[in-house]
Order: sequence, then structure tokens, then C-alpha cells
Amino acid sequence: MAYLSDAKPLKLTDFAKMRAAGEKIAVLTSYDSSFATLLDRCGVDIQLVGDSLGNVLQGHSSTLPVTLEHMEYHTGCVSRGVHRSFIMSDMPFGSYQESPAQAMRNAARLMAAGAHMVKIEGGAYMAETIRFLVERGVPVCAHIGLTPQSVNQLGGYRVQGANQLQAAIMKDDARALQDAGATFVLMEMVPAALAGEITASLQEAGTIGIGAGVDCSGQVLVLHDMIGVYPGKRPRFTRDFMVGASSIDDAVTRYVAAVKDKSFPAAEHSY
Ligand SMILES: Nc1nc(=O)c2c([nH]1)NC[C@@H]1CN(c3ccc(C(=O)N[C@@H](CCC(=O)O)C(=O)O)cc3)CN21
Ligand SMILES: CC(C)C(=O)C(=O)O
Ligand SMILES: [Mg+2]
Repeated sequence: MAYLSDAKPLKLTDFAKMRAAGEKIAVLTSYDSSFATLLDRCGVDIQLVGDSLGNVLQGHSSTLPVTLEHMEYHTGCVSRGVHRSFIMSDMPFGSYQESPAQAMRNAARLMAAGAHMVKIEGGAYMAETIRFLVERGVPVCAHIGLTPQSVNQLGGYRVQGANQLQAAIMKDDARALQDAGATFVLMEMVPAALAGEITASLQEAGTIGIGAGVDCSGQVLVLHDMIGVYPGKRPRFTRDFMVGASSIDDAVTRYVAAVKDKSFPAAEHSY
């Protein structure tokens, strides 16, 4: 297999080039140094230190108990294992919603721990905060559609944007987040057709999908779902890449290849 560990670290400009060339961006979650090194050498473009660590590492039933200290710790672990991958870290529940100043103070701690970009859940109402961070040197990924930190408001982990009113609001949200300076708009559990429309409508920002169809600029999955390790119920949008693989390296390499050649996600993983 091709080891990419002596490749140059990816920069924001590399993602713009990939998008211009029509090359899909392969993203996986990552929480520790050993897996970070593995994902790096298998060609994963972005490693997301996700607050899904509340589920997959800590055994919680939601991401709400995850703290900034947890995110700093795991961001540091990942950053020490990475050579090439870009590192994105989730801002945990309660660490950014109060004010742009609160968001900046806490984003700075994740960046100091090794993040290259932070991810923030929420629609157009987060645009002011995103602009504040971007103007101060913090690249931002916005996260819309199913936003797990709002599970108590949403009433469950369900597809979002399924009716015309919701779809119109989501399109406006994506535009506002792009205009605020978000580098990426991540869409979770969004109908494939709507996610494709939103991706086509954005010039400046790329999109990353999870359960959002194949027409996004990139794809993300939770690592423990795609290697068949997560013991809970796995959402329909996941695929176990260990099936037919000879090793974890092989599974991750196949995931990257499947994202790049657009064979993942298929219709069965989409809504
Ligand atoms: N292991 C893991 N994988 C994830 O994808 C993930 C996490 N944890 N934690 C944070 C959020 C929560 N997510 C979830 C959790 C559950 C469903 C789920 O049960 N989906 C069902 C449909 C449920 C319904 O429509 O009512 C599915 O079959 O897709 C989806 C996303 C996605 N994220
Ligand atoms: C599922 C992805 C998008 C995420 O936010 C996480 O892993 O926390
Ligand atoms: Mg998350």
C-alpha cells in the first residue's frame, strides 16, 4: 500500500484545489495518536476530533456531556500522530453558544492543542460567531442538518430538511454560513438531492456530508462505525469497511478510495 507519511501537511489552499479539480475530500473521525498515524498514512485528508467521542469512547448516549477539556486532550493526542492530515476539532456543547467572545476564547484552546480548524453546530444564527472567529485567524466548519448537540430540541436523530420549508431554511443557512467565512459546511442526515443542490449553490465553501448523499465535496464517517467497533445501533448512512478487508489499514484505504471514486455513499446510505 502507499504510505503517505512523508507527504506535505495539507493546507486550506489544498482543499480549494481539490474542489476545483473535482476531487472528493475523505474525512474520518479520530481520537488518539495510534489511529491518527494509521489514518494519516492511509490518505485520510481531514481527521475530525469529533464530540462523538462522547458516544464511542465514553459510552454516553449523546454528545452533550463532552467538555472542552476532553476535546483539548484528544486534539493533542491526534495532533501528535499526524503528519499530512488536516485536523478539525468539534467545539463541544456550551463552549461557543453564549457569544463570539466565548467561542474565540475556547477555539483558541483547541487551536493551541493542535487543531487547524474548529467545527460549530448551528444555522444562520451562528454566522456572527463564525465571522468573528474567521477574522481572528480560526478557520471554521459549520455543521447543519442533524446537529446532535440539539438532540433534545430536535426530538431524536432524524433526517432534516425533508419538507419544503425546512429545505428552504437550510439553503439560506448554508449561504449565510458561507458568507460569514466558513471554509466548509458539513451536512448531517440531509436528503441527497437537497445536499447536492446546496453544494452546487455554494462557490466559496465546500461541503462535507454524512448521510447527505454523494454530491457533497467530501464525506465523513465515525471511525468506530466504519471499522465495525461501535457496539450501539449504527445509523443507516454508515458502512462497515472491515467486511472484505484484510486489516484496519486496508479498510481505511478502501474507504478513502470509495470516497474518491464516488462509490461511497451509495443510495442505500442516503435519504
Ligand atoms: N457512533 C456514532 N456514529 C455517529 O454517526 C454519530 C455518533 N456516534 N454520535 C454523534 C452523532 C449522533 N448521530 C446519529 C445517531 C443515531 C442515528 C440514528 O439512529 N439514525 C437512524 C434513523 C433514526 C430515525 O429516523 O428515527 C438511521 O437508521 O439512520 C443517526 C445519527 C450521528 N453521530
Ligand atoms: C459525525 C461527525 C460529523 C461529528 O460531528 C462527530 O463525529 O462528532
Ligand atoms: Mg460532532
